[in-house]
Amino acid sequence: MEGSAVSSNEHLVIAIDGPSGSGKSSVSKAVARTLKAAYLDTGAMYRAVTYAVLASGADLSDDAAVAQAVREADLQISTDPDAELVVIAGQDVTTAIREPRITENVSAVATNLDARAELVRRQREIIAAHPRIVAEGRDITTVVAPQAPARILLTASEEARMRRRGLELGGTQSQEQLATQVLARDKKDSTVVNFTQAADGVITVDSSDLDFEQTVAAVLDAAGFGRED
Ligand SMILES: Nc1ncnc2c1ncn2[C@@H]1O[C@H](COP(=O)(O)OP(=O)(O)O)[C@@H](O)[C@H]1O
Ligand SMILES: Nc1ccn([C@H]2C[C@H](O)[C@@H](COP(=O)(O)OP(=O)(O)O)O2)c(=O)n1
Repeated sequence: MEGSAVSSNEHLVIAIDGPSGSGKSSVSKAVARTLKAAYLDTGAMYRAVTYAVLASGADLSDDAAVAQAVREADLQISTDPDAELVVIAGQDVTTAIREPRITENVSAVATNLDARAELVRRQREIIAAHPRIVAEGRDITTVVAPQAPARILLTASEEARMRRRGLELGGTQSQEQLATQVLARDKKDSTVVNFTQAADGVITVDSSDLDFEQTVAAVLDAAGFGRED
């Protein structure tokens, strides 16, 4: 880790954005483990507050009610890359936030600008509380932590992203279902944040033709922690 672009006493923030299935969560966790850093899954925060909004009975088409439920959400999230834990109002919702009913409704919350402002505020607090952290999502490089010393856009072709999601779900989903879960959600989400083109100073890592280990190495390299051999 010598010769890194990030000096040792600097607040180490690695910001990673990208579309669904590009490998953000799995690759960011591996990068955090390698660097002995914390890990923040901001997508899990959007999923968790969506769980809270649904539990509150708020009408998803009522922007003010959704924003209010998000501001009131009692959310805790683990930043340990080896211990995934998401808690809403004292209840462990780590598994529940991955269910289709959340995936289908999360964009309604993620496209609410007041809800986003609240989550961006909480995400900045979590990032500030950790001396070393890898944070991933859709707007980390541009909105949440635009001053991060390392900013990366992780991309992959539509085919690769749908194939990976399909494998992850054990081959249970048709091409049409995968397209809805991956491509249609990205389309909705990209109405409020741009995660398809790298902003100035953001390095793009295209993982379409890389395997998992190669992608982790490419992200470490882009963050200034390449192996010196
Ligand atoms: N470079 C890669 N090559 C092959 N599979 C990958 C690669 N990166 C990630 N994966 C796999 O693809 C799936 C989706 O990755 P995930 O990290 O959940 O993506 P995201 O968080 O961007 O939606 C996971 O099963 C993961 O192990
Ligand atoms: N910083 C972020 C992170 C996630 N989101 C939104 C976009 C996604 O539809 C949901 C869920 O994100 P998540 O990363 O879990 O999505 P994937 O299922 O990994 O593709 O949250 C966002 O708008 N901004």
